[in-house]
Amino acid sequence: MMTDVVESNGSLTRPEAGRPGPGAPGSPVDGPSGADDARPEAGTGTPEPAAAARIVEIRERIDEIDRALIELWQERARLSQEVGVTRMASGGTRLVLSREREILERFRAALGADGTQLALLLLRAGRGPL
Ligand SMILES: C=C(O[C@@H]1C=C(C(=O)O)C=C[C@H]1O)C(=O)O
Repeated sequence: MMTDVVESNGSLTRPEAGRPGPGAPGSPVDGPSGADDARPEAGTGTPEPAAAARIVEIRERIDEIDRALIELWQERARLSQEVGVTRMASGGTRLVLSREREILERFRAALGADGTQLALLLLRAGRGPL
């Protein structure tokens, strides 16, 4: 479970005071040599070269997935905003709570409690400022 705190500017901070951050040289979460190291295992969190190579490979796919998620997130928000504008311009409501409940239930059924939280964030992104 992630315990990082999200600041209002969206960046992450560690709640434990007086401890080095995750990227700090000497931090146990980044190893004793820090991230700016030319060895293949640098920054992977393991000293074992074969494991490090596999981690680097997996991270390439993770980065692709993250890029796709960000694009889909932004597309969904644009579409949701367009629905809201279209509906209001035609005399309708900005939101339809029965539809939002369906979406919340879809995400909860697929992903559990985290799915509910994710769906709440998705719905918020589509609303823009209320
Ligand atoms: C996009 C719509 O409008 C609003 C936004 C929703 C969403 O982001 O999924 C769902 C319901 C509405 O409150 C819609 O009605 O489909």
